[in-house]
Amino acid sequence: MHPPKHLYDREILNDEPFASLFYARALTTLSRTQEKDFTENVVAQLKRVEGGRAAAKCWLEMAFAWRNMDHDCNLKIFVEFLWLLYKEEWSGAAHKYLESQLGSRPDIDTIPSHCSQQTKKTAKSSTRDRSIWDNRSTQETGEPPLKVQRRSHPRLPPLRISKTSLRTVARMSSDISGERQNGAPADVPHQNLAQRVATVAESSRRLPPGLRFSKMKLRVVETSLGDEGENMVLDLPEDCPPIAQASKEFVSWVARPVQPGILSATRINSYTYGWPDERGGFPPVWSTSRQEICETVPHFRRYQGGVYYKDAVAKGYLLSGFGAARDRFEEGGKLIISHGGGGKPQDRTGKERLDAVNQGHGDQSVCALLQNFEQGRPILLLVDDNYEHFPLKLWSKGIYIAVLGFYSIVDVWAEIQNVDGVDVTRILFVFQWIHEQGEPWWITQQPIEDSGQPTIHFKCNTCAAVSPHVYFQAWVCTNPNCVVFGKTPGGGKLHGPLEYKPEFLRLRPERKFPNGFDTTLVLQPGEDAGYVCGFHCEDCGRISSRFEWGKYQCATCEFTLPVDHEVQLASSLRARVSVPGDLASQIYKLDANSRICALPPKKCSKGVCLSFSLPENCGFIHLIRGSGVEADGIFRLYQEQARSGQLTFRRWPMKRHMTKGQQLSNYFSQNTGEEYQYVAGSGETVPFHEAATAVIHAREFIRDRVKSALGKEVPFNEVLSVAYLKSQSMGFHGDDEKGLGPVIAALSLGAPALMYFRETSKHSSSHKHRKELTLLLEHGSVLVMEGECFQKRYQHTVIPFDFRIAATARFIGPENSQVYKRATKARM
Ligand SMILES: O=C(O)CCC(=O)C(=O)O
Repeated sequence: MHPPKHLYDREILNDEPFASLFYARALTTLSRTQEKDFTENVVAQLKRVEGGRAAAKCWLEMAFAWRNMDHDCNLKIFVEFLWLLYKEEWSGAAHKYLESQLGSRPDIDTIPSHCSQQTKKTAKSSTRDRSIWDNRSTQETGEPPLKVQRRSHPRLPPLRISKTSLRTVARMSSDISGERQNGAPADVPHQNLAQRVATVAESSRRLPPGLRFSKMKLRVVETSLGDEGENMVLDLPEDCPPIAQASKEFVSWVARPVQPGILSATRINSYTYGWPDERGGFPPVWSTSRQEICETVPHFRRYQGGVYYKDAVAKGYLLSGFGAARDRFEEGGKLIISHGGGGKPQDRTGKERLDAVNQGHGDQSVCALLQNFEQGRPILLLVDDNYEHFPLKLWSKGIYIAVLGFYSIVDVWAEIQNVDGVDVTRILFVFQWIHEQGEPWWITQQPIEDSGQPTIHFKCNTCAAVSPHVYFQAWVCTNPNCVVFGKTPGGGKLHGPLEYKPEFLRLRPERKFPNGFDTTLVLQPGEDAGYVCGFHCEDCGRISSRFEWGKYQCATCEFTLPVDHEVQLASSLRARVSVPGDLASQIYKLDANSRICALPPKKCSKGVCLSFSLPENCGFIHLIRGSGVEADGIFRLYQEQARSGQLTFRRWPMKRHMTKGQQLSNYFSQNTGEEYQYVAGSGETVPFHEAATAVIHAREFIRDRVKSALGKEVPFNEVLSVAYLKSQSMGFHGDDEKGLGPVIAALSLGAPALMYFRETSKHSSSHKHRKELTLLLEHGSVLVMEGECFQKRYQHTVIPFDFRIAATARFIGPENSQVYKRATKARM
């Protein structure tokens, strides 16, 4: 999105907040009043239009960030900036735009001094980022980005916001800002704030906790308003210790009024951030989809949700949107506070967020994180492009998820937070960077400073639990099960917006990896080879899903690595997997409430057939078991032809899935005969006369077994061959595409697999998701599903124990036959 091209045609401004801006300007010019009145005029006008409150707040921020408005070009940039903020969808983009515009100007020094040095650097050099921004605008609107045009505007009086008007603006800002309203204007004392901070800073005895370097004379050089409060930039004298020199001329502090008469002043981040110099400026490990990460990063294999845990221990944690109010990214990201997943769960469709819920010991991800805390087990942190606290814009490089590194959980506490008007208990975790990894890749410069003071913990007199001293206001018990939870030792409740105690946001003593901890970031081809379907490119850091059977390929720099699959024998595969005892002997298991009935086994010329009848004459399931010797040759042929490329197994994009970015099918497949519109698309279907002989033999084998067991010839005209590597599977689905014949039969080759059947929720609301029948599919067995309404009513899933190939044969009737459709079309 970017402002309309006709932004400067005054007629269109009537229904935009800019109309108010120009109107206020005109009023001010006419009345020749002071800038304070001008500010008030603008705010009053902006507040009158829809969305104007937000715009007014933005305007105030902007007014402070950039005080001189006496330049037409400046005004244009400002108006565009305001437009982007007003639209509210891309506040990050708006700031980026502002930086790039300022950076392109020769008078770069007009960047407000509270913008970091890094920002200036980026603004000066970031032509690449600018073009990304420009392209983005073009893509989103279809219009070319707006070029700077000099139009003749009535000359404005210069806008100068002096420190004396700060108070007025602070009051107006607190009126506008919903968060800080609380019925009354924020507790900004009605005297010169700048003066006040300087006084506080100069006197060590009256210094609030957290304000260091107190003995030095500090001078306030700049004051501005931000979302967090009033930002004070304090000038340090030349003879001050190394920190001031290291961070050039100044150190920034955030001073917040906590109660009337008390200011809390904390150092704001003096780290600088940037993309690494290596790998073409990309992070060490990143991806454009969640699947790529889950397939390759062993510490994060969760397709949904933010916490990946296994055996009740958390292994990976994704920082994403929907943060909680007290989430923080401190000490350059070496100390991160996050709310431990949960909070606002998604509904089953993944589209809507349900009401906020209490987090507690019933929440498995919270329990797992607590285990990590108690056992001192590190956890891998990842960040996605939605996480607002991360200082770099991942999307600007097309990154969806980047791996940060390993952290240790150093503190945990519970507190009540108000989420959408509902009070909920949130469990918050403090993650600290493990220093043995070196410096985080996103920090380009860090302050030289003394190490942080340890957080002080106290024991609660009532419950004896130890709680950290989290809040600036007072220590409270943070055990949600204690009767004085959230209260001070005297039983008092904390009022007003809670502030962190500054020490709490400091790094604790350095953390190390425990002995024997597995620090593998990405699996390499060859390690755990059955599973690795993603490939980490060391040249650019990107993880790409492997989609071809024969090679890994980096989707960014196209580096390729061949994969050589050795031919495997079914007998060796069978020998190395352990099938649960009851299934190994009985082959099937019926749920106690299942309405599927097992029929007496029948001998046929090729083996034994186990049959099951489905309720209400819906159909039958047959499992034809044979010796498997005949199937050995087909299994070998499949592997050899896939290796030589005669048969092109690959993974196809899924038509429906719930994760962001493209998602490929879990397994590799190849379709022969008629086109089959299954869940992962039909891909490059090969006609039977061009098919690999493995497929031809598989179809013959299936026809033969079906005829011997069911006594009928089925004219199968399609075979879907699927190859599953270790840990791959096919999820629940029904083969319910239109025009499929009533008999579907699948040959199993290689490692055994479990097949489950369940009724669709449409047909069984009470037994939803219950697995009614479990079958063991062995090498050489043929599974037949028979019945007109079978697939609409029942779903199946297949979970192999190890490397396995299945060939499923169907009859695709004229209603769904592409050959038939093409022929009919040609006739018309
Ligand atoms: O892997 C199998 O045995 C069956 C595959 C399947 O369910 C299908 O192709 O629809």
